[in-house]
Amino acid sequence: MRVALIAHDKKKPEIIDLAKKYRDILAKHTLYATGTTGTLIIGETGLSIIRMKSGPLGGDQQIGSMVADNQLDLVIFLRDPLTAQPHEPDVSALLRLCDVFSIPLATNKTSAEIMLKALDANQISNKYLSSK
Ligand SMILES: O=C(CO)COP(=O)(O)O
Repeated sequence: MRVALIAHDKKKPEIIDLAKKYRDILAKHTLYATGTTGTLIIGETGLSIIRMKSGPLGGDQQIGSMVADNQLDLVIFLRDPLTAQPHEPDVSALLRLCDVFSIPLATNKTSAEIMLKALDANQISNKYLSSK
């Protein structure tokens, strides 16, 4: 499966904890991330991750483009709901595209843990996409 990992700055400690806790599961999949998130996770876990641009510099849009092109199966995006983001339109566009294409999307650590367990149990598929 192809998994995208993204976190806003105040959520980066959470995504690092998540990546450490679920490292063995994540290592079985193809991982993508926005720039800074990817760099931090690679540094902390040694996971192999394909890095896009940093979120505010177009990374969210690159991930959104992958969603639209059926190149992702799961998006974990730990959003900071309490801090205004300069690239809020990009954030909204990515979330919207996940809904347009029925891509599983976790926006907080609890839902992310459920998704990663489902991923490990082979319960995530792109059947919705393939039927379009
Ligand atoms: O801003 C982001 C998501 O909107 C994340 O980008 P970085 O991983 O580059 O910090």
